[in-house]
Amino acid sequence: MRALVVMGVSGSGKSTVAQALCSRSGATMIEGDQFHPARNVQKMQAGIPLNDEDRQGWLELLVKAANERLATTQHVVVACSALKRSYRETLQQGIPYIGFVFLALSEAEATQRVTHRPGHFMPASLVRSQFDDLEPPHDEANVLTLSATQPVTDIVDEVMAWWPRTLDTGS
Ligand SMILES: Nc1ncnc2c1ncn2[C@@H]1O[C@H](COP(=O)(O)OP(=O)(O)OP(=O)(O)O)[C@@H](O)[C@H]1O
Ligand SMILES: O=C(O)[C@H](O)[C@@H](O)[C@H](O)[C@H](O)CO
Repeated sequence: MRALVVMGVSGSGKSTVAQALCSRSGATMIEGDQFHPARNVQKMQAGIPLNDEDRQGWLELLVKAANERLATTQHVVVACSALKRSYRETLQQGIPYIGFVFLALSEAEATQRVTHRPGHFMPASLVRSQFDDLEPPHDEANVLTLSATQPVTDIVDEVMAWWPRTLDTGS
């Protein structure tokens, strides 16, 4: 599979794990946070959760960015919350040969991390709403679910052991 989406709630470690995966695999990183329109960031900063409409345009930008990168690079890793099944379907329909790594952790753990993370626009008060929106990807194809509280190197080891990167089948 040529594209891997590292997904989960805020604080689950998407950016950290996606970066480490790119270092290990040579894949190109796409940081979902950087594709939010300014109004989405302003909303989150103001403590207002994004809704489906806010996220739709953002997901379309991510699809476009992933396809642009895949024209010149073999593999991409996208850090994107992809909380709902419909969001994952949008990504799946737009990006060929895609898989998902779901970083699972409790609300208390996510809140703890977001509270102590410096210099980020996401307030800890929004973590609850992230869990309200989260539809864990049970029974969906091409998903690896991992505990987000393991050391990052262990997470990357597990992803690398699972990730089929075959070129000819695109799987
Ligand atoms: N496996 C881990 N063990 C311990 N701390 C971690 C781990 N993964 C990430 N962290 C820490 O948790 C915090 C959140 O990580 P990160 O910013 O990567 O999460 P995120 O899912 O990308 O969040 P957001 O969606 O809000 O951008 C950071 O301070 C990071 O250093
Ligand atoms: O779908 C969402 O609600 C957003 O993508 C959030 O998850 C934030 O972007 C991220 O968590 C903050 O960095």
